[in-house]
Amino acid sequence: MSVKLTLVAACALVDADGRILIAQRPPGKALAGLWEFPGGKVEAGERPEETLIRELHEELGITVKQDCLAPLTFASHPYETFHLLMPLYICRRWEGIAAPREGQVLKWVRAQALRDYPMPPADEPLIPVLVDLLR
Ligand SMILES: Nc1nc2c([nH]c(=O)n2[C@H]2C[C@H](O)[C@@H](COP(=O)(O)OP(=O)(O)OP(=O)(O)O)O2)c(=O)[nH]1
Ligand SMILES: [Mg+2]
Repeated sequence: MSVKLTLVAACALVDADGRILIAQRPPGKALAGLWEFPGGKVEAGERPEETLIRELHEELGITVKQDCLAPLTFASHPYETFHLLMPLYICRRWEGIAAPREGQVLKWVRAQALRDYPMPPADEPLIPVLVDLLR
């Protein structure tokens, strides 16, 4: 037996009011319709921070500096076909205005309200961490 480990870097962008950005996965993608933290798969040769800087620019059009990415927690979740290992960073400073660049719907929500948005099962344990941090 062997497990396929997939490394995904994700980010909780937190605005001045303490709200968090979530994005709805577009139709056609795996887990379509669920709300997620922006981010994506770490590609060969990339550091996770580089992945996030790249993904946040591709998906949202914002510019993030490595110094503004702080490790917060991580998800470890067995999906059917792979095991997801997903470090979650937090970022409170960036340049530009986050806008949907890949057909996703964006929403800024309070940590307590994350429960109202269905997220992938891997994300469930991350919510209390954000609630504690931003209460
Ligand atoms: N970005 C992100 N991915 C998540 C979260 N929770 C979760 O289970 N995932 C899973 C869904 C996918 O299997 C994987 C990330 O894949 P993705 O489709 O976003 O990857 P990507 O941005 O590199 O996009 P693609 O080029 O592969 O289409 O991690 C989350 O909160 N954010
Ligand atoms: Mg992505």
